[in-house]
Amino acid sequence: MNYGAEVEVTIARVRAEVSRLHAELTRYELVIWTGGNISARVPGADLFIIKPSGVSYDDLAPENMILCDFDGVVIEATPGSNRSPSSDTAAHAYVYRHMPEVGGVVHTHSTYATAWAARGEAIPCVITAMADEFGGEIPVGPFAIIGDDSIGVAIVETLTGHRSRAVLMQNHGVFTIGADAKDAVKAAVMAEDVARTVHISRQLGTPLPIAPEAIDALFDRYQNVYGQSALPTSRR
Ligand SMILES: O=C(CO)[C@@H](O)[C@H](O)COP(=O)(O)O
Repeated sequence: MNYGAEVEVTIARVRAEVSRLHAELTRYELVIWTGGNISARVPGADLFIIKPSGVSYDDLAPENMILCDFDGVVIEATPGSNRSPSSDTAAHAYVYRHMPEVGGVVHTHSTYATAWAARGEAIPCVITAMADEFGGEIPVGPFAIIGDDSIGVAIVETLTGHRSRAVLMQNHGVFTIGADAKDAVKAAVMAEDVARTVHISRQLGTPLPIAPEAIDALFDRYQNVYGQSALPTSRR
């Protein structure tokens, strides 16, 4: 299969990016062993790149990232196509089909966020970092079976119209979406950070709520003013 020079160059770039970003999941200690996964949309084509299933993070490389269509079907005779794609491929594909603004999807079992998910409780917005990044609580999605598009359906249903780019899938872990894969990785890093802080706050007493107007103002400032104005938030 040849998609033409321009798309082939883009596929190569996305392969390298998805491979490289997996190192961020281990750097921030969001995954252990072969858990978790990242995918990225291929701009300009109905395709995405995702990691192979159950392969050591040390062995992930651009050439073993897997190219899939939006039904989650592996594109034959492309690099990496001899391996099985991530268990969550159908879920990621469902997100790309139904959320055209999403360019990247990340899944982790990061400890504190998954502890909240195991209890089926949304993380309340009680620290400014949450208001900044998520614009409110991090919601909970339902328990969903792994392997088909059930998780994707739940991600889309929970996050559509929600400011949060992270959802805690009940009894499972965290799924995040982003404008691109790096943005989704950032959401996964931040979700774990706030899950830990709010958990510790709960151990110390009762966290104080932030007024909805203040959450709105913080979210607006962080999304539109914070950092270097020449760059979109995902690249700052
Ligand atoms: O929990 C799940 C399945 O949702 C995954 O995180 C696995 O732990 C890793 O699966 P692969 O992406 O390696 O198939």
